[in-house]
Amino acid sequence: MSDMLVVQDVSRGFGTGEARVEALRGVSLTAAAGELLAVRGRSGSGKTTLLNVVGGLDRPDAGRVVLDGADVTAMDDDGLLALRRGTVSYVFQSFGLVPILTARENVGVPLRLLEVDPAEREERVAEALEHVGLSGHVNQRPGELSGGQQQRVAIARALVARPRVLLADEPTGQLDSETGREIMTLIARLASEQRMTTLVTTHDPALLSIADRVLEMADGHLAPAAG
Ligand SMILES: Nc1ncnc2c1ncn2[C@@H]1O[C@H](COP(=O)(O)OP(=O)(O)OP(=O)(O)O)[C@@H](O)[C@H]1O
Repeated sequence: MSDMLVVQDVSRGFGTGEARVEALRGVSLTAAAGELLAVRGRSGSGKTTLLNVVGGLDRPDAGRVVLDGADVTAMDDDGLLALRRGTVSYVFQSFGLVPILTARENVGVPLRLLEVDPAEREERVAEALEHVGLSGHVNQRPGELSGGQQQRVAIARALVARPRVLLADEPTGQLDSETGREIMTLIARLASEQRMTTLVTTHDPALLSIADRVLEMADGHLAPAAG
């Protein structure tokens, strides 16, 4: 099976002189379609930087990222924009929903950007909200939903454009442990059903058992987690 995601010897640093921080130091990794990888590591070890480089939100100083056969590191800004609208989706710790839009409208945003026609859009939005168990809350705004429900909306929004790769940065960080476990289980189920390659960063040891593989980031280096 060919790899959906290939990260080859990627380095990324910030700042200059004494303030220079090497966030990624020669990181390599491959993941197959449908694989769920968890990345753990202390605060500041480089996890977010890795997700940003993989998703084309940031460019590495050296190395290569290949997603679904396309070299992300060689893309111009238009290519990266298309990548972020189609191939890759993000879920953030802070949900990132638009407060004045309802759940249905929030989930519809990626399809509006892709100029999907309204009838198909409505259908796909309803389906995505149903997948995350929120069919009864489509007209509520984020402020009227619990944290777990807001994260479900964010997951529906991330999946509605049918990405090949899902990047989730501490998706359970603002949730209690029970809700966090539900959200991780949901991500794992959807990743498997939709054969999405999924990279999740988390500090929560209880959540790591759901992943196919656990990797450990330490001081900019990535390695299989011990134990
Ligand atoms: N835009 C930036 N400018 C300067 N330094 C940065 C920037 N982004 C990240 N860094 C530094 O790079 C290192 C890695 O940061 P990163 O956010 O990737 O860590 P992390 O493992 O995701 O941490 P956390 O678990 O706290 O989110 C840190 O030392 C951080 O201060």
